[in-house]
Order: sequence, then structure tokens, then C-alpha cells
Amino acid sequence: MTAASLDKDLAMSSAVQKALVWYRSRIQSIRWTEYLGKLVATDKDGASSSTVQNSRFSSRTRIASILGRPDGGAGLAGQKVRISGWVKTGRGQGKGTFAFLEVNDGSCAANLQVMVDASVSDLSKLVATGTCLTADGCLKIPPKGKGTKQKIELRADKVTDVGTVDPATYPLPKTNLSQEYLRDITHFRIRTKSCAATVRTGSIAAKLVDGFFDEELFTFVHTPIITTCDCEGGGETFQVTTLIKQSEKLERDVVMNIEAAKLIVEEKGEAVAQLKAAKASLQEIAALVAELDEAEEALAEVEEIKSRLKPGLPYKDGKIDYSKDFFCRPTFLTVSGQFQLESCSRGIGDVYTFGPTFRAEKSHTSRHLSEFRMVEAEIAFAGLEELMNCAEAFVKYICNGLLEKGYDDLKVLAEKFDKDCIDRLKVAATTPFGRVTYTEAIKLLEEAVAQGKTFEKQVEWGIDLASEHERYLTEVLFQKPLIVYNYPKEIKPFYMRLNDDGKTVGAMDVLVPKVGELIGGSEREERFDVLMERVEEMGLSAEQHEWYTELRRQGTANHSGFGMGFERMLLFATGIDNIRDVSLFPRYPGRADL
Ligand SMILES: NC(=O)C[C@H](N)C(=O)O
Repeated sequence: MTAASLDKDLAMSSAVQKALVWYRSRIQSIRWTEYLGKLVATDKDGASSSTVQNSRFSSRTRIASILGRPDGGAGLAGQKVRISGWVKTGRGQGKGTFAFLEVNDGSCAANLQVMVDASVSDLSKLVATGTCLTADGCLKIPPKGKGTKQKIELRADKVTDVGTVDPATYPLPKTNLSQEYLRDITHFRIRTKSCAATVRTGSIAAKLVDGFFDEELFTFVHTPIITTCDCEGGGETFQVTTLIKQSEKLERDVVMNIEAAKLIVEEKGEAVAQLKAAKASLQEIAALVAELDEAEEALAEVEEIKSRLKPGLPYKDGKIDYSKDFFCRPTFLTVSGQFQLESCSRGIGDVYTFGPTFRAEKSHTSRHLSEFRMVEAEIAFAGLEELMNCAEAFVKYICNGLLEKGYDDLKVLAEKFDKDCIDRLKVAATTPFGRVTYTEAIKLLEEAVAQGKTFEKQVEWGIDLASEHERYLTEVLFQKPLIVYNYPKEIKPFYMRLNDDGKTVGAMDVLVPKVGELIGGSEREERFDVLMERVEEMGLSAEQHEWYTELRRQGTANHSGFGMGFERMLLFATGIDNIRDVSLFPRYPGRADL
């Protein structure tokens, strides 16, 4: 059995076929001007307008609306504009009589060339890389010369709002900087061309997520960030508690009280001594001594409280007393919004969420973050087949959308990180994904081993596929995205629907080249008795899962859902090697900058 023959044998479902035809026709009909959306004005004939488009909420013109036009901005020659941005490179010319500045404002990857005459501004303050400025002037077609690439440039007649840099300490000199170096300056790295392209790509992808579910009529739900359940059951949760702060505060208060009481005792003691030295009346002295006694008693009292105070967390019956905690119970940062979505799905049908997710896994790999964004969908009245169709259509939609709307940035990223990333996106956008059962996948891997391929983790039925297995399947055997389904129940969570074989569950993972697992999902167990058996089998607390299992007793329904790590999608799209570089402010063990 080969991957290719398997693939051919797997008849594509009509839903995916339909989605493919639709997406292909869509991609053909999209024009460049649509890619730029509202940035570029188009006249009735579809030609670019010769009027510059100002940003609606500031007086500047975005550079993308000049350079992003089909004519590269040439049709705007003669127009007056104001641009604002940061100098990428600046060079004085004509013995210091004028300067060329390559200015970028982040609206697109390309820079606008700005020519500034020495009579307009002090050029020495403008040419350093990183300088911020606003330039007013007229757009001109540059004289044709050797190596002139620009279709348009700005001749500045006014330069204002100059934010100078100190070139000696500016952390982003022009040289090619390593990703590791940039990770240490997260507050500046957005100013690099590749980081800006990554963030714009992420922005487009995020809008596409909403676009897909909007078109498919899913309802968006905000699932909570603070939760009481560990959906994935791995215990890799960050705890949310105010107990530590409370106990620290209590200790601080007692210490402050002791200090205050000591001060009063000292003052009273000094006052008594002064009265005695001044030979005051016995009556006066006795009154003050009484006050001193009182102060000493108060001090003894707070000291006694301190001795009784047990520093640290409150305990009851040998366990931490969570009734004293903020929510009166243990709470965590969410690892998944799935359970909440499942409850929603049983009332309003198809739902999705897209938000921050946290895993306190001590993972130092290039594919894990402690805080990431997850897209999760729950499809009502749908089984595994429909779930796979939805996940495939979703990935295709994002890949197509990125190729349509973010091509320029993808080109920047392909050049810098991985020249194959655009081709991989095209394959994912247009080719039906492979589909194999877990059992078939294991057979394929065993065949590979028999032919001499070595893996660190031994291949046998029942193992959790490691990243090396997943990548071999999708990168080498299928050379395109692949869905593996029907996994052994032992390696999957309790909520996945038990198949009739009693051994596997209706789970599926979407694997993509370069990344491995992109999406994980399953058909949910809707049968109360079977679910309870699984809860017991896995040694879980029935009480803790009561609300979840209760949903199966009252109007149960079959439904399926998946979750996609958003940053993993960006890894796939951008070709970047490390997930810490697709998240602008990454959190991982030992690091939470800014
Ligand atoms: N919503 C999902 O199916 C995602 C799943 N709970 C996960 O965290 O992988």
C-alpha cells in the first residue's frame, strides 16, 4: 500500500469538492485592487484613481495606498501628500545638498523614497536608520537612471515631527539580525521588515478566521479565560489565585502594625524620661507611664498575633483552603474553550471562538508557546466526516485568503525564511488533503521503517504519533496536508466518541508539512452511559465533570469540534522555523518580556 494509492482510493466528499470549486473561482475573480481593499480608490472603469487617499483618522497618506497601486503609484504624480514613517536607510547626496530617505510606515513591506533638500531640513538629523518623520511634498516620477526602481518618489518641501535616534545605541542597525537577537528586543523588532510582514500576515489570517465562520454562519462566542476545568486533562494549567497576595498582605499588615506599636512605645518612653529629667510632678509622670504601659501592651498583643500567624497559604484539613481564594474554588487560565463551546452548541448550533489559550507545559520546542491563540469550532449535528470536511475547508480558506490578500508579505517572508512556503500554501489551498486512519498511518510508518527509515520513537500501534512521525507522513509520504483519524482511545481524552470497534475514538488531526499537527478535533461522546464509563476508566472525578456530563442527560445531540493553534497556522504560512518568532510577544518557559 502506498500513500498515493491510498489517497486515490479515498473518495473526496462532495462538500469538499464543492468548497474547492468555489474557492478556485473566487481566487480567479479577485483583483489586485481588491487585495488592497479600501486603501486604493478605483474609478468606474476599474483603473486606478489619480486622487490620493488620505487616512480617515489622520492627515497622513498611507504608503501602501501610494505604492500598492497597480501602477506602483505613478498615476499619482503631481499630487501633494503627507506621509509619516521611519527611515530604513538614508544617504546624503550631492556633497550634502540633498538626501534620499527610504521611508516605511508599516502599511506595506515597500518603502517610499523621499528626497529632501538641505534647504528644507537639517539632513544630519534625518539620515540615521530608525529616525521617525513626517514629510509633506509632491509625488514625482523619478528621472530614469541606472538602477532606478521607484515608480514614484516624494520630493519633500517640509519635514516635521522628527524623532531622532542615537545611532550608537539604536538596536536595529541595517545589518541582517538573527532571530535570537531580535527575540531579546521584542519592543523594537516590529520595525524589521520580516517581523512587520509576519504581523501583517497574522492580521490578515485573523480576519480570515472570522471571515470563514461568518460565511458558514457560525456564531462567535467569547469563552472564558478564567476556568475551573482542565479540558485536556493534562494538568498543564496555570493557576489563577489571589491567595499568595492575600497571605503576603496579611504578613505585611502585621509587620507594619508591630513597627507602628514599637514607635509609640519609643515615643512614650522618651516622653517619660524627659518628664523625669524636667522634674515634673509625680502625677504627670504617672499619667504618662500609664500611657507607656498601654502602648507596651498593644505591642505585645500584635507580636503575639504575629507568633500565631502561619505564613503562607491557608490550610484546612491538611489541604489548601480555597474557600479563602477569590472565586472560593481553584481556578485556572483556560487550556481550551471546548467544553463551554459544547454547551453553546447544544443551544445555538454551530459556534466558534478565537482567543488566548494557556499551557503550563515545560516545552522548549520550536512549536510550543505557553500563551497562544486558538481557534475552536463546534459543529452541531455533525460527525467525524463532516468535521474533517469543515477543518479542511477552513485551512483552505485561510491559505487562499493569504495568497490573495497577503501575497507581498508572503514574498518577503519566503525570501527571508523559506523559499518553499508559498508553494506549500498553494498546495494546501488547491489540493484535496490526504486522509488515512491512524491504523493505516502506522502501517505506512512501519513500511518506511522496513525500508530503512529510522525514527527516534519506535513505531507500533498504540503510540501517540510524535512530531517526527507526523512530519514524515505529511512531508515525505503525502507531500501535502494530511488528516489522520480514528486514534486509539488510550491516547486521547475521555470526551471523544468511542467507535464501534471499542478500541478507537472518532478523533482527527490535520497535519501539515513543516509544522506537523495544525488542528486537533473529534466527534464528541454524546451517550451519557458511554461517557461515564470513559470518565471512570480514566480515573477522572465524576463530580468535577458533572455539568459536562449533565449535558448528555438533557437533550443530548451529536456534534463535533476542532481546535487550531493560530500561531501554528502562521508557522505554516510564513515558513518561519520557530513559533517564538511568529508571536510578537511570545511567552515560553522562563520568558515573558514586556
Ligand atoms: N476544541 C478542540 O477540539 C480542541 C481541543 N480541546 C484541544 O485543546 O486540542
